[in-house]
Amino acid sequence: MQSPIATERLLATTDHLIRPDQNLSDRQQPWIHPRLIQSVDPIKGRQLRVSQPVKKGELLLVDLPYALIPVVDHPDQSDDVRCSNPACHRRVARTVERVSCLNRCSADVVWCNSSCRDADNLRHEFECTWLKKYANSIRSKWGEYDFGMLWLIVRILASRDVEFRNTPSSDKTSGSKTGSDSKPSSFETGWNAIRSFCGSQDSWTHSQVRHWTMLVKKYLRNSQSLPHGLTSSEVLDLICQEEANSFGLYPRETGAFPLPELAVDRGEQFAAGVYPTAALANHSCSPNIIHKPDDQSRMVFVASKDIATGEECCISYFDLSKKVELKDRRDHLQGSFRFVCKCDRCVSEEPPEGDSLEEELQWDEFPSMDAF
Ligand SMILES: C[S@@+](CC[C@H](N)C(=O)[O-])C[C@H]1O[C@@H](n2cnc3c(N)ncnc32)[C@H](O)[C@@H]1O
Repeated sequence: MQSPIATERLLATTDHLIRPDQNLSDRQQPWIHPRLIQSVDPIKGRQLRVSQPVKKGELLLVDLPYALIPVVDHPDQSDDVRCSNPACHRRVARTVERVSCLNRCSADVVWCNSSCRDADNLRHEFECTWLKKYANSIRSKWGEYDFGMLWLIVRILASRDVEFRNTPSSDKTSGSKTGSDSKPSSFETGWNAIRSFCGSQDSWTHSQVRHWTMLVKKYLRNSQSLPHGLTSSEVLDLICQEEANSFGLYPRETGAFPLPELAVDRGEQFAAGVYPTAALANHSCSPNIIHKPDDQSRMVFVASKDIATGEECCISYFDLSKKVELKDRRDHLQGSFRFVCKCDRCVSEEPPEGDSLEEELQWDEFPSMDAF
């Protein structure tokens, strides 16, 4: 069985797999392994596969967040806040001379230094008034989770705004493409990738639809302080997509399997983000990829097993050491991600059909006599 230290080292020793001309430091484009491809599964939808074998330990993907928010309780006392500048997103410890917004819009918004703040001016301007107006009231009325969901949407819209300003109008529908050393055609980038995310209101209960519709109308309407030009229904769809596709960022990797004898948990969540290419990875309860953010909050995928030609590349959406039994795993995925897990491990652990029918009959109400 793999020890936790061995898995830590797996991520720490992948640098040699990157060719020198693909040096990752300060790279502002995703890096995609040339054998990583996209296809479609009839049950799970889009998926990542390999076109040829990949060895355990190989780096498969380094993806940049389209939008990222910090998730810390007391930003002014935390060492885990990330620089708001998307070109940096490094950890800014409280001992460092971090700078805040001159408008004092939110304590969660910090930059490493004034150069990072200046470089991020255009993007931050989009969210600044909104944060100042609503951050405190949303938090106190609706709680941290709802605030985080709404703020991440605002940051997605801010990135979209910057992208559109930097893209000639004829290119806006096709969006920007990845660099020449990345997969040119099969992987969407930027807003086009976000727009193609899965997720729909059908997976919500009526009360969830009512709740999020109310929040969109109250806080995310197209307005002078949030000029996005989308309808409320389009923003609601975006929230569904965000829910189905966003990543929590933790200091240690997720997805070591089989579970190490001495399982180390992945630590405290410090951010949440959306990643255009990483979001294509489906979940498996016996994944072949481990994932972890690097020091610039880019999402890094590494093969944790040898992967054969055509095999699907899956991550785990949660800490597998916390949920071992089939029912716990499926309940968690259903509750947090709104799908029934159909990974190989879950399917192989499903009770024989007769058993599940018996179980259903115990709980389902018998039809009323009036029906006969
Ligand atoms: C982050 S997206 C992954 C990419 C997605 N398949 C797509 O088409 O864009 C998560 C969604 O993929 C599907 N999915 C992922 N893992 C799955 C699994 N193990 N079993 C069934 N569906 C899965 C679910 O619909 C889920 O909401």
